[in-house]
Parts: sequence; C-alpha cells; structure tokens
Amino acid sequence: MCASRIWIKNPQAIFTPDGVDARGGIVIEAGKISEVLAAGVTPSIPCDTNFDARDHVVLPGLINTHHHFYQTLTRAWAPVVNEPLFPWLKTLYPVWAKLTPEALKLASQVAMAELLLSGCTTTSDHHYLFPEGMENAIDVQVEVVNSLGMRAMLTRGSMSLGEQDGGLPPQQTVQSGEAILEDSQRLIRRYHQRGEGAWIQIALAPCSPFSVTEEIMQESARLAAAHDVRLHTHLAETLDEEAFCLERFGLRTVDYLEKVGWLSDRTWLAHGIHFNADEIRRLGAAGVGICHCPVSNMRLASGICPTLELEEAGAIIGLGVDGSASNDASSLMFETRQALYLQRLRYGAKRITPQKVMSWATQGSARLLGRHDLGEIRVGKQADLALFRLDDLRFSGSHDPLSALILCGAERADRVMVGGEWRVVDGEICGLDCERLKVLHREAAKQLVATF
Ligand SMILES: Nc1nc2[nH]c(O)nc2c(=O)[nH]1
Repeated sequence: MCASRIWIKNPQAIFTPDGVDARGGIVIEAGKISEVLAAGVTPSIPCDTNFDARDHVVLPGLINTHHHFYQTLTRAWAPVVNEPLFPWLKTLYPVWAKLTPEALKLASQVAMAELLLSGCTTTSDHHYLFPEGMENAIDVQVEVVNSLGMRAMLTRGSMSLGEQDGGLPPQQTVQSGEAILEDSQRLIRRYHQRGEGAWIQIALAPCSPFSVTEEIMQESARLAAAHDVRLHTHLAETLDEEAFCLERFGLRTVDYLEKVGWLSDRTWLAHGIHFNADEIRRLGAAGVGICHCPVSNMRLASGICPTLELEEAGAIIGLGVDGSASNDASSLMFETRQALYLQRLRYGAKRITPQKVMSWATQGSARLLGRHDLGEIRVGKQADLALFRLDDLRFSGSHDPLSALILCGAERADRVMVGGEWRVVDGEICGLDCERLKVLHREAAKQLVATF
C-alpha cells in the first residue's frame, strides 16, 4: 500500500553519496525522494505515514547488471561443478536447449525473488536462448517483472554462430540474423520505456565473440543507436575467449569490439578481465561500463577484473551476480561482499572499502544501465530502497553499521521499496508464495536435466 507521502525516519544508519547527513531520514512522495533530512530535522510538510527505521540500515536499492535467470534451473549441476568456461558451456548448452516457457517463468521468478530479498530493486537479465518454442522468452520475463514490481533491463540476447560455422554453441541453439534483429525491434517497440522512473527497458545483447557472428554485433550496434537503447555482451572473460578472437578475427577482444562499433558509452560488458594497459585506456576513454562478477569469476577460475585501473581510465564499474550456473546464488549483497574480498587481493585493504563496493552495487550499476534516476539516496531520485536489520546473531558485537552489513554477511533485507511501494515487508515478498514457487521450480529443474 503506497501512502502519498511517507517519512522513513531516524534510520540507524543511511548510505548517502559523499556521506551527506541523512540521520533525520527521508521523505518519499509520488515514488521519488522529495527530502533528505539531517539529524534532528523534520519534514517540511506533514506526512501521511511514518516508518520508524531506528532498527534499520537504509541503502539505495542495489542494482544487478548481469544475470541469466534461466540458469537457476542448473545450479550446482554435478557434470560442470569443476569446469572452466568453455567446457562448462559446451556441457550445458544442450541442457539449456530444452528450456520451456513455463520453466523460464519459474526460473525468472526464483532469480528475481532472491535478488529482491537481497535488497536489489533493479536487475538486468541476459537471455540468449531462443530454441524452438521459446520465441517469446522476453515476453515471459516481462510478465514476471511486472508481477514482482521490480525494475528491469531485459536484454535481448542472441547466438548466431553455431558449431558448424566455427562457433561454440550447438546448432539447435542458434538463430538466424534476421530472426534476431526482427525480434529485437519488436521488443524495443513493445516494451522499452524511456525517461525517469522507467520500469522495463530493453537492451541488445549478442552473447559473446564465440557465439555470434560479426554481422550481428555490427547490426545490433546500428539498431541500438537507431532506437537509443543500450548494448551488452560478455567480453574478455577468459583466455580461451581471447585465443578464439585471435584465431577467428585476428584481433584481441577490444580491437574486435572497436571493429564492430561497440567501443562506446552505450556499451556495458560482463566480466572484463583480460585487458592490457592500452585496452584499459581505450575502454576508459570511450566510457564503457564493466560489470564485475566476482563469484562467477572465482567459480569458473576466469581471473580478476582490473576494476581500479579501469575506473582510473574513465570506465564505469558496476556489479552483477552472473547466471546461477556459475555463481550459484542470486544475492547481490553476497556479491558485494565477495567483490570486497576479491578486489582486496588485487589492490589491498585500504583501497577497497565497504563504501567503495557499495557504490559499485548502487551508483556504478545505475550508470552501467544508463539510469541517472536510480542508485542514490538524493532528492529527485526514485524511491528504491533496501532496509536491513542488524539484530541477527551474525551481527552481534558489530559496530560500524555499513561495514557490518558487508563484513558480517547480511543475507536478507527486512524491507525493500521500489518506486515508493513496499515490495518486501518483514523479510517476505509481498504477494509471492515462495513455498509453492520452490516446489514448482525444483520439479522443473529436475525435469530439465532428467535425460542428461
Ligand atoms: N559466465 C558466463 N559466460 C558466458 N559466456 C557466454 O557466451 N555465455 C555465458 C554464460 O552463460 N555465463
């Protein structure tokens, strides 16, 4: 139930840009933040509802910039538990080729529910599987997004380079260029919302250098510019991929990116690990976004994203949980914690702070998705918030609240608000029967792998 003006008052702690004093809380009106109050200050106009946040740490809603929702059906699947990217993909493609619309719906519900409970209010998904019968995959996802009341950047993924043409995926998982581009245009026209407060947006997302043709990369860039939508792909995730690019295109990954017209601030890349100094300079100069996926990169032993060098060069860093076959959790809070630990191994403890990783998961991720209206607690931004309590055993004895969330490993938001509406209350998603969802999803997962 959305009151017309709500005061979230006296937070135990609140994460604001540059540490602006917001200890008096925030006022929300018409789905946006209308006032940020310093300690002791009260709203300028009386509010219809007050929410006492004295037991809560208040964060901007977290933003997930890379996922493959369908992969929740193949978590911890024994044949690939110990495989790196290429054999992992080759083993999983035939399983994923059996995906059905009903299974995708359940998988998307599970992934988004998990994200929401971890304090995430906006998510991206990279869906690149459209075998026979799955032509309406993105339409299925739109329904789920609407039913859960999250914001989403649904990317129209694609694969067009099958095994018989030298690509990695089997032939039954690839589509023709015409089918991909036609559906991309249909989805943009039908679902892409523009401007502040958009709930659903569409981006174009050819899958990776080893699964799409050069033409699809070029045509997608043209289409994205014509419709002013964003571009997304996997790049520089593994050394296998680098070797593939050198062999097939005679180019390193960033040279290939430039050749196909993607070296621009319209683009955000998943992973972005294997770059040399000159490539980092060029990515930064172009304002490319990089989605760091620490857990997946550790699980697949892909490498460590050079986040600080990229940022120093001008690139933007955000966070993503990646698909659930390589994570295998969809918790953005957990991912933020892992980003802190993995990046400390590269840059040391002093440079990678809880504030730093939290800013990647909020402001940085918002910028990757081109969302200037999200990711911060600031007047005029959308009222997307995550509220955590610190009364679990795991926090007992902790001191600094923001550090406690990250270091003690916060698992579940107590309350989540999206566009001024509560979507999670007392740790439960409003209107979702999680128990029933788990039963159906487990059964769908069992059936998907049954013949392998
Ligand atoms: N981590 C992942 N990397 C990928 N590359 C690619 O082509 N597909 C995937 C994927 O599903 N996960």
